[in-house]
Amino acid sequence: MNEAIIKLSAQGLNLWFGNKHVLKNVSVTFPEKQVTALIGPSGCGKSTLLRCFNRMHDLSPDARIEGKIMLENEDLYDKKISVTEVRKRVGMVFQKANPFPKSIYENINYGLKINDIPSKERPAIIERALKESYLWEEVKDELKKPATRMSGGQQQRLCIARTVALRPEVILMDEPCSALDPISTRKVEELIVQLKKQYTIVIVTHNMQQAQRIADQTIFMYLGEVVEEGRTDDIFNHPQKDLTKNYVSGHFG
Ligand SMILES: Nc1ncnc2c1ncn2[C@@H]1O[C@H](COP(=O)(O)OP(=O)(O)OP(=O)(O)O)[C@@H](O)[C@H]1O
Repeated sequence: MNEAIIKLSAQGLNLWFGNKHVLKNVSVTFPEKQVTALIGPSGCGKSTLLRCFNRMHDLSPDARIEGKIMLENEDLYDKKISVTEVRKRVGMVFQKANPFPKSIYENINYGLKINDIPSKERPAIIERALKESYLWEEVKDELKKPATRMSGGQQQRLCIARTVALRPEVILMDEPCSALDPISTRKVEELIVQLKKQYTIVIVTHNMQQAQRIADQTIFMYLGEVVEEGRTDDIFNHPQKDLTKNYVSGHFG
């Protein structure tokens, strides 16, 4: 990770919800075209941190943020960058698949439309996104079928297709497999490993095996602070801090 380009970073990030100090002086880096897992016990601030990276807190009136978030050398909170542009460059996949109540095709087409992609270019982009998400073979003959009739795992891969269709630079994933069975989970994990060839990925997970299977780098958080970050193998097998050791060995959390 040392030689890799740093695609995304937070520097001295603090976040409060009202009086509650939820992120405390967080400084982290995310190497380009690698998967970084955010781990830590419930409530330590993983999702809150993830959401800072595509300005999901902009609409929360009680959230106050200090510090910097840089996408390469651009400040994502600079007033000159619109939220729409940030979210195009930094896509997000949520815990529960959330397809629109429309056809499989329209689920991807919609994002292209609102981002002003010319209609003649869209069919090829939709096909590419479905191929990149390992869904094309399963759905190519039923693109008009309502997305809500797909299996949970397929719906989650459709949400990933919707995100990659816009060619983001970073993909944020908030426990994308927590509602999936083991087979669908494996498919999404394989997909994530493929996607990192093109995208920088940050994933929140409670699943320690998952972090070890797919993440190049792991960040362990506790009570709003980063305790330790490093190569996944080091965090799990040679942690520097007792707190990390106790967490990854299942003593709490
Ligand atoms: N919109 C909000 N308003 C007030 N407090 C919030 C809000 N969102 C999160 N919190 C609080 O911030 C803290 C961090 O929550 P967060 O969801 O980021 O933790 P997490 O590590 O992702 O937890 P989990 O693993 O359970 O999802 C928690 O104490 C939570 O109650």
